[in-house]
Amino acid sequence: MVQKPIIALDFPDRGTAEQFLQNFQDEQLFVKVGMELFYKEGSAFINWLKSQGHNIFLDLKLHDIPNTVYSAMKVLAGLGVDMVNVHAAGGYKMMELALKGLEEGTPKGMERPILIAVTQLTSTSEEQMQSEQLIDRGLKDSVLHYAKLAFAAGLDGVVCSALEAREISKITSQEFLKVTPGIRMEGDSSHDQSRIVTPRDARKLEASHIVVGRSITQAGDPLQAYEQVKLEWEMK
Ligand SMILES: O=C(O)c1cc(=O)[nH]c(=O)n1[C@@H]1O[C@H](COP(=O)(O)O)[C@@H](O)[C@H]1O
Repeated sequence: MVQKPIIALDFPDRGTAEQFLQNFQDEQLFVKVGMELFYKEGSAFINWLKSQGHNIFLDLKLHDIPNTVYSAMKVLAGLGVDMVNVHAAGGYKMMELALKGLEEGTPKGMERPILIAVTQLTSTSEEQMQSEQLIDRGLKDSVLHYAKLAFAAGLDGVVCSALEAREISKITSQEFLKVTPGIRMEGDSSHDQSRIVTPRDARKLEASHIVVGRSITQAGDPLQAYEQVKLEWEMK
């Protein structure tokens, strides 16, 4: 089944986010709540989104020592969101304990949130990775390495660019999720993203999910922009 495009609700507060969501009336969406909105509004906003029937990716990109991430995940598991993430750079042990925390923290009768790991951010270019992270390899090698590590730690998938999705499937499994931000419609500004792909190409490249922010949230007509993204994404 093709997954709905995930809309990144990168808004400063609940009022602005709710105003944006009014464009979609009763449509059930898959939305992403990131640091800005969560730090401002906390779990009350998550509960409201759930009450509206939306699926939620809580994007807090945890990256800390294994025990801290374990304890934080135990708490996040109680929020009832569908997906959460960590940075793969936190390491194998951290990812393993993140999963354990989620498993232990998920209330009885609820499903454990999907856990994915960010490989290399889609804003990172190969040149930047090599000079700033001192990784003396190609960017794809680093992404594939992190994907293998996340797979071995038992995670459900990774965040990567669609450009890397097919190769990740080959070295992990077809079912291992490839959640891909850095999505732009033809001709859109790339803003701060480096590795960008259109919805149509993301599908061809075997991404399992696309995450779309500004191409929808900053469009003159967000509903029309969403429908356009969805159409391209669902077309094979
Ligand atoms: O984990 C993420 O969601 C994420 C990882 C990544 O590598 N790149 C990336 O852009 N994101 C998020 O995806 C969204 C992309 O937004 P736009 O660039 O506006 O489409 C933002 O909310 C980012 O925080």
